[in-house]
Amino acid sequence: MPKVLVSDKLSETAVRVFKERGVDVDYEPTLGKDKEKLLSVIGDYDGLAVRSATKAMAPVIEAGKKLKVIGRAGIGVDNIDIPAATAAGVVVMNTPYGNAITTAEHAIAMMFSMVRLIPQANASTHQGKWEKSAFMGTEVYGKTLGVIGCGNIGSIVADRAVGLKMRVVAYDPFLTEERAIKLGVEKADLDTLLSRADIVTVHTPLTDQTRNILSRNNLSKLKKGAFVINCARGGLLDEEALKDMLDEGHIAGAALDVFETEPATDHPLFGNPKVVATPHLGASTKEAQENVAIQIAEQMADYLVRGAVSNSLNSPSVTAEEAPRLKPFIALAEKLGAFAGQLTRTGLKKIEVIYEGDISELNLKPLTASAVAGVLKPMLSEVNIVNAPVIARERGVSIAETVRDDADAYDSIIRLKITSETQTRTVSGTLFGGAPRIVEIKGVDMEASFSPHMLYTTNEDKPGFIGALGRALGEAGMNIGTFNLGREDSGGGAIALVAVDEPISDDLLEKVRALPHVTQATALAF
Ligand SMILES: NC(=O)C1=CN([C@@H]2O[C@H](COP(=O)(O)OP(=O)(O)OC[C@H]3O[C@@H](n4cnc5c(N)ncnc54)[C@H](O)[C@@H]3O)[C@@H](O)[C@H]2O)C=CC1
Ligand SMILES: O=C(O)C(=O)COP(=O)(O)O
Repeated sequence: MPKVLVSDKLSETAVRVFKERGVDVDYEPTLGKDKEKLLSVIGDYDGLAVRSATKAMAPVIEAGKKLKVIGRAGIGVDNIDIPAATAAGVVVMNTPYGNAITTAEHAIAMMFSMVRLIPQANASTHQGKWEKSAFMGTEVYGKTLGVIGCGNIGSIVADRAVGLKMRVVAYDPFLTEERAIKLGVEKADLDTLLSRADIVTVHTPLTDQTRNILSRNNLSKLKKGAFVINCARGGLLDEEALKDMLDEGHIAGAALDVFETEPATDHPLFGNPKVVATPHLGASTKEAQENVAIQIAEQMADYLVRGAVSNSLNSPSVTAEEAPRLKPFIALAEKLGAFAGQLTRTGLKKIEVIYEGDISELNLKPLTASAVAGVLKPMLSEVNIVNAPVIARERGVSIAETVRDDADAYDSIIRLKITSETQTRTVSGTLFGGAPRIVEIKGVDMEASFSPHMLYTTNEDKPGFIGALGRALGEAGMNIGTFNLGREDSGGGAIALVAVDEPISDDLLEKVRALPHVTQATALAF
């Protein structure tokens, strides 16, 4: 049974969902904060479920020798090293919608708290002071809200702001004009947004492109007296510049849910009467936490138990319905790849996967990735469906996918065409009774199933070869399971694919190579 570690404070409903779906689970909601402990235990787990407190960076991924999936019960994945996970073949998934409404509501709550000074007034009133004139606020009606990043959360914030009769200007390179019109927002470039906004709210992910998007320079482009909200990520905003501009009075107030360093227990902005702060509470409602915990547990269990992939940031999607249909084809693609990979000795240049017949209706991305993984596996140790396309690309191997509707004699065929520095090789296969079967090698028809140990030979089609090969195997005490032959023309090139019961020794291979008419002999393992 696969085993998952929950290392952050997810709703405990996740534990029930994992168990119901056949996954063993250790619930250790504070373990993720202890880096050393996490490193020492992660090797036991197939999956790691986190929120934002656990830093699933390269050392953790490297120590997770059995790790297959990291699940983020939430949206932001800046606490997960996705390139390192991809390189290690670990699927990374998140729950892109589960806490979006809650986070947008927090941004709106922060906006009102900030412009009406509610936390400050609350503290003062609880102290028995009645400072009615100390807390003069600002009305949002008719004001302009600048939304930087108008994706799931930004769109919900915009929608709520439109409901409050605010004008909304949005900057997002991926926001289409149609979507902007539908949302009732005006699309603008960043400079225009900054010059027009009374209140700016940022909702982009933290990436190399967005880091410091609210830089000192950009903050200085705001109108005097503007307000700033950050409920997305620390690091999007220059905190030092914000402090200076609050002190100078250029910025009237700020509402911050997130900080460059978290947990933030000591910060130059703490105690500033113009700042409203919360400890990364954007996603913290009962509803959102139930949503994301259930969803991530379902997704991770579906992957670990059934091979379904959803909401992955580094692997092609496979629905739970597709997974069982794809499974035998994934095995076929990988075995064909393994066959070709074991025969490719010189620089690999291109892998082309051709799908013919009914199979072309299926989700082909995972099949192509499996074929590529199969090809690369004999050359590299840790390669799988997740990292294979990236590894191939890094090594300058191009990947092509071709689809043809008709498939000659078979309902579905996968043809693999491998181009190396010296030659192009093809191998094709189909499913027979659900099991992978080779039907063509180098243009020669063949009928062979895969076995753990196989001998592949090419030879000139001359009398006596089959007997000589059988004798050589017999003399080595090698039991033959199946013996499959194919040839181009009588007397031309021929192929033998022999399933044997044990691994083929180098010694035996040399003997086979020395037989008359043999042009090549290779031991294959599947
Ligand atoms: N405070 C909290 O507790 C929470 C914070 N978040 C943060 O909110 C972020 C956004 O979440 P979603 O809206 O769900 O993500 P999303 O992916 O739906 O939207 C992000 C938007 O930002 C845009 N974007 C990317 N680069 C940009 C750039 N350079 N300039 C302008 N726009 C850019 C994208 O085109 C996209 O539309 C998350 O990545 C996460 O960091 C999310 C949930 C809770
Ligand atoms: O989903 C996100 O991106 C969040 O920032 C929420 O973080 P949390 O799960 O509350 O640690």
